[in-house]
Order: sequence, then C-alpha cells, then structure tokens
Amino acid sequence: MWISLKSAIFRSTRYYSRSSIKGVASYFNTTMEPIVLVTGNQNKLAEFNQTIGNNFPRKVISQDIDLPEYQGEPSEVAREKCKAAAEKVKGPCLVEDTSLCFNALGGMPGPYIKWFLAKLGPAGLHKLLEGFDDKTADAVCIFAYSSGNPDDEIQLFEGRTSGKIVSPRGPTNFGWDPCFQPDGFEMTYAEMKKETKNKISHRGKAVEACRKYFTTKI
Ligand SMILES: O=P(O)(O)OP(=O)(O)OP(=O)(O)OC[C@H]1O[C@@H](n2cnc3c(O)ncnc32)[C@H](O)[C@@H]1O
Ligand SMILES: [Mg+2]
Repeated sequence: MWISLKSAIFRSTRYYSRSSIKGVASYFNTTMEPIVLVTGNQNKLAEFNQTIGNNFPRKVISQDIDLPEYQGEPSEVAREKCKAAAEKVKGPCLVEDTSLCFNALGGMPGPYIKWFLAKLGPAGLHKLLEGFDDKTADAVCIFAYSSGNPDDEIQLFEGRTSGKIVSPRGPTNFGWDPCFQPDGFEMTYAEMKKETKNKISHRGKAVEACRKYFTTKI
C-alpha cells in the first residue's frame, strides 16, 4: 500500500514537473531568448555593455554582421537595418544607428555621418561649418528591436544629445567624439571619462529607453 502510494505521488510529481518544465521552456522560447545586438562597431558595443552593466532585464549577446548602410530619415534607416538583422539572426535582435545632425545644414550629414567622417575626419567636420555662425548639432542614436517575428512591429528607442561642433580635442579612438562638445560641458565627448559620456550621451539615453521598455514588458 505504502509503495503504491509512494509511486502514485512520484508519478503525479513527475507529471507535474514535466508539464511545468515544458511551460518554462516555451516561456523561454518566446520571451526570454537572448537578444542579439548586431553591430560591426566595437566602440558602440563597449559603450552599450558599460551602460547596461548588470542591470538589463534581458540577456543580450552580440554578433558582428556587416549590415547595409541604408538611406533615408534616421528612424527609417534604423528600421530597415533591424529588418535585415532579423533576417540573418532569425530571432530577437537589436541594432542601432547613429546620426550627427548639423543644424546649419538642415540636419545633414545625419545618418550619412559615417562617410563624411571617413573622408574628412573630425577636423574636416569642424571645417565644414566654417562659413556658418551656427555650430550647433545633435547626436542621435536610435535602437531598433525586432522580436524576430516579422509580423511584430519593430520598436524604436531614441536618444538625443545637443551640443556644438568644435575643433577636435582629445583621444581619436572613437569616431567624431573629438569634435562634439555636449551642451553644459567644456569638454568634448573624447575628453570626458567614459562614465560621464555614457550618462549624458545620445547612446546612454537610447539604452535607458530600451531598458524601460523591456522592464515594463516582462
Ligand atoms: O555596424 P554598425 O552598428 O552600423 O556600426 P557603424 O560604425 O557602421 O555605425 P553607424 O552606421 O551607426 O554610423 C555612425 C558613424 O558614427 C560613428 N559613431 C557612432 N557612435 C559614435 C559616438 O558615440 N561617438 C563618436 N562617433 C560615433 C561611427 O564610428 C560611424 O562612423
Ligand atoms: Mg553602420
């Protein structure tokens, strides 16, 4: 009697735990799969990792896939980039696209800053505004998230920091950092400590918006 009662309990426990494991597994498949951050830029990745620290509601891993550089408004560029990444990753993914928008030039170079920077360097970007009194510019970062399901809407998270374009100062290891001086600071992004840049930067703000979204979603 005792043996059969014990085996009955065992059987029911086994059944219960199997079904709950199945439940957990499918929960993980749909909502807890790691998000793949797709970028070919190690500096972006480093800043993303520094900003999320141990305090991001989803596990994020990274993959270096060379995605096309799209044309259009920054939000459209980010959206298209994210669709391309989702097709390659075949699961949840994040991309980000960064623009540097000069007010005197109606927002240009904007999403095309990569090519301007490659040809002119930070000093050339500063020279570009030589004939203009208005040296102000916005650094804009847009993260785009795809759940991996093409039927789901792509979510965008924007961070924007205003500042001005100055003659380059500071280390030259990350893009246009030496020629961008954010409002309220006497230092360029390049001259700042990383923690300071991450707190006030276009990327830091976009990562924060992303964090809020996933925190409230779970
Ligand atoms: O693979 P992805 O993520 O696209 O990386 P990327 O380097 O191609 O980046 P973008 O297409 O967004 O182009 C943005 C350009 O601006 C530069 N950049 C991006 N974020 C920056 C930051 O915070 N400070 C300085 N330069 C930055 C970057 O090096 C590129 O030249
Ligand atoms: Mg790119």
